[in-house]
Amino acid sequence: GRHWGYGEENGPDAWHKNYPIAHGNRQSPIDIVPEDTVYDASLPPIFVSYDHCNSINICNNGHSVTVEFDDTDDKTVIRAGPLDNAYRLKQFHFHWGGKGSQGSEHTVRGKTYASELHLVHWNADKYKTFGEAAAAPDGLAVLGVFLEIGDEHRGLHKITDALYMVKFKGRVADFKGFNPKCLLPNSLHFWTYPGSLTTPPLHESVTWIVLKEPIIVSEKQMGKFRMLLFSGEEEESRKCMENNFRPPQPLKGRKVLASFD
Ligand SMILES: NS(=O)(=O)c1ccc(C(=O)NCc2cc(F)ccc2F)cc1
Ligand SMILES: [Zn+2]
Repeated sequence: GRHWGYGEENGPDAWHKNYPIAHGNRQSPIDIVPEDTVYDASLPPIFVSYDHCNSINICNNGHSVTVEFDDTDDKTVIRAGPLDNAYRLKQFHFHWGGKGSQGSEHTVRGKTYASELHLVHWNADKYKTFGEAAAAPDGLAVLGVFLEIGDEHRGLHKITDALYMVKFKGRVADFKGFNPKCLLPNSLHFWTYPGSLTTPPLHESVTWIVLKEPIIVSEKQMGKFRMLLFSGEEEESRKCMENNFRPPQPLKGRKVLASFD
């Protein structure tokens, strides 16, 4: 249909028709080639302050499943690393594949992971609303975490057990008290580069911070994401929500910095 998605007609290769920035100079995701990254010893570690964190709801927006947060004050922020300000957590969501290990958006030397978690933050020091920040070159910071298949992840259970409530596009359900700190790996070593939203409107407003260490989740847990539907309850065509990832985009001369040697 007309609206963008991940299908044959409306997928990533067609997005440029309504969103010409798709062919811009700082598009995301990218393939990260560790040998080509630059270790920057002056890059401080990222500082994740998720302690007074409170999720509000979980939502199927027809493209992914999103957990939203109260971003009316600086309760849940990331700072430091490549960032000059504190960036407030607004939501997190996932991208994933079908069977097998495709599904992540960023890749590492061509390696894809089964899924990728995006924790979306906005620069509330400089901008009044998320929408305003999302249109500014230093407006957003997204923390990317790879998900690899292995043993089950104890923190992910709360999310996969809630997915039945938002099976259909447009469904929203209460989802309070979830702290995404439990979804972070042990190491906060990261790569960082200037990029974009990986879905329309594809705004070039994201400082990407991609963690090197994946978290491990089970195939069973990933399977629960694939029970979600792209389609609404009233639609007759029931399409499983899977392969909702954009492939890597041209680097166009950008430098990828590494926080570790
Ligand atoms: N996959 S990703 O982490 O890169 C990503 C993060 C956030 C959004 C988003 O907020 N879209 C809606 C949206 C965009 C705007 F630019 C302004 C408002 C708004 F709701 C899209 C993609
Ligand atoms: Zn995303």
